[in-house]
Amino acid sequence: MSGLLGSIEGPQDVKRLAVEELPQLAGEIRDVLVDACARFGGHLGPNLGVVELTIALHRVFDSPRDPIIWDTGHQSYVHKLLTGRAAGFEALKQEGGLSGYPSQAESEHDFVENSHASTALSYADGLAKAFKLHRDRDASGDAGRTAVAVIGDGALTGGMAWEALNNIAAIKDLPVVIVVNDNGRSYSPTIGGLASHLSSLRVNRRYEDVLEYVKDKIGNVPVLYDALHGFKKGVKDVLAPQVMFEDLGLKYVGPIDGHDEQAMEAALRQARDFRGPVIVHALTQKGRGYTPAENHDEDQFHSPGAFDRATGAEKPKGRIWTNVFSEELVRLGKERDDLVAITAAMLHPTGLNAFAEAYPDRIYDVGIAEQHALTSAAGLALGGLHPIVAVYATFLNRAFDQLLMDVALHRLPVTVVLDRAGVTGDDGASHNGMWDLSILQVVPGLRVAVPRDGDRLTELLREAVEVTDGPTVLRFPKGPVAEPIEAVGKLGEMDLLRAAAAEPDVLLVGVGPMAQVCMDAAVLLDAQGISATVVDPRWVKPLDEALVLAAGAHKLVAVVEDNGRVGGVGDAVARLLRDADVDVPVRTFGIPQQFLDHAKRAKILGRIGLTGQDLARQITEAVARRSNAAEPVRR
Ligand SMILES: Cc1ncc(C[n+]2csc(CCOP(=O)(O)OP(=O)(O)O)c2C)c(N)n1
Ligand SMILES: CC(=O)[C@@H](O)[C@H](O)COP(=O)(O)O
Ligand SMILES: [Mg+2]
Repeated sequence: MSGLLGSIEGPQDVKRLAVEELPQLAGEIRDVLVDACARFGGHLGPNLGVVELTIALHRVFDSPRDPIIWDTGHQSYVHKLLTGRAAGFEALKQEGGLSGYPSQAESEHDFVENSHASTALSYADGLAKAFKLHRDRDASGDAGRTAVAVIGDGALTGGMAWEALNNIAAIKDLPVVIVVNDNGRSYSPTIGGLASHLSSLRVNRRYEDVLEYVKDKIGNVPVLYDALHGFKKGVKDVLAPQVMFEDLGLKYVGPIDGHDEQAMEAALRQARDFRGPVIVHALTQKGRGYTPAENHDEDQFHSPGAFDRATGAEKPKGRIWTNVFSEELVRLGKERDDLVAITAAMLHPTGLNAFAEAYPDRIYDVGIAEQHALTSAAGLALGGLHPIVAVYATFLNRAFDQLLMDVALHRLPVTVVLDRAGVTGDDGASHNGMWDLSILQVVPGLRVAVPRDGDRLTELLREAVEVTDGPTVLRFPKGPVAEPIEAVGKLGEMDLLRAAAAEPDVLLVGVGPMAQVCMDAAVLLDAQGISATVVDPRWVKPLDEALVLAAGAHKLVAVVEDNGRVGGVGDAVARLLRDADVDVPVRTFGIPQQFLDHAKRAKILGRIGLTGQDLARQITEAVARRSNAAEPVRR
């Protein structure tokens, strides 16, 4: 790496630069960001927006003594460049390369690897309480460490952030600095009363009383009244955030131009030296410095795939699962005016944008607030509607209790659509949708469907919205939609995809897109003289009782799912057969219950054995073990 960036091994080198050199450093950083994201895809927009802010942070604070916590972590590329990892951008988000999120294994400067939003302030609260305890016990008078959290305006719409603020504001000498990176957007413009009034939220009652008093005195002299109203609006716009946060007991500094590095440094120094909880409100621009990102009308290059650097044109993704869901929901919306939809700040990525365009009064963007989304959906259902809540599978974890106790307990007709289910890959461990089929097993009255291809997604979505006595869940993976596999018959309500030869050996239960893996394995097993039946349950909860009969006619059952193995569909099948006293061994194939390092989805599926070849090999070995065990011991 040449230029100033090439001389930076860590924050001490950033501090040593002269102020006049900083614009050049910022320019070099933007070049690396655009190049790396053009090659590999990545969170270009968010990172272009925090270049000056991150430089200022590392010149004012002393990372890692003063930990910097990046909420969601997708905007930590600049932080990585300034902490000695510039070379890593040659393999950004690639297997074995630099993670797209903070990584403790990569650097002592990285603390939080979880990409789930709205957590940074809680980490900062805990860290600051620890620093305060050490500081208060230390007689040396050392000012101690400061916890720094950087949170976006989108992440600030998450409830956890306000739980943390409520706690942080209660301790006047808590050594914490919160930088609100306000670019006015999540993917799309950040919504909600809070977000839209972040720059003019609530005005102090006393101020309103004074205005009322003055208005009474001047009566209805129009020109004076208009002037007063203009004055009120102007003051409200400037004072409101300060009033809001200071009403909470937090010192407020801002709003600051987040692209004016020296102004940011001054504000951060003021905050650091305050020695108590401080909010620094930085106004930034997502995609700053790369015209195609700045002008991008959908999400300002929030997380593009690889693109042409010169034009910003993304490489075509082809038809993905999300497209099938998006189109079918629009058709359903025309047939059913009781269908409404909810997004948690991800209108486009979940495909709800088409429904929103078609039915603008039937879409609700609740911000990054999945818990609220589920319970608000319960309210909509109690109000006689049928809500569709579309979230990424991994983010459902956050709203499990709401699904269980606010929706299922009341047997409400809510349909949850989980996109990015299964291995997502290059967004790292916290983005894989590998827990939903396990945690959903324990929800009474909830039904779960897993389509194997686009046609089944259409069918199952239609069946789901017809259910009126409880919640339904549909889940499908990231990326290109699977080629259709037509059934050759039925086993109960399940689709029979392949009938075994007369003497069937193995029953392969393919969950969703894993049906193709089973079909591939069945062909390879034939060559080993092992005949396999392949069935797609379609609805995996509750399981179809026909599975009991089918299993009893085979020597081995193998269940294959793109979910964690523990407590998934495979375990549910084993329990079903055990309860029915069907003595046929069940092998479960899925994602190992581990946090998986980032890599492309296909690479990870290959690494964990979810391929036809691996499945065939493992089943052949299992059949061989059983036949050896059954052979009489030769004397
Ligand atoms: C709990 C949760 N829900 C949804 C997401 C998906 N997501 C990733 S970044 C993002 C927008 C974040 O907006 P903001 O905090 O303003 O950061 P910016 O990208 O604007 O810098 C969302 C919704 C997430 N990471 N976590
Ligand atoms: C950080 C975050 O949660 C999202 O931006 C996510 O990285 C996007 O994932 P997709 O690219 O699969 O939409
Ligand atoms: Mg934002």
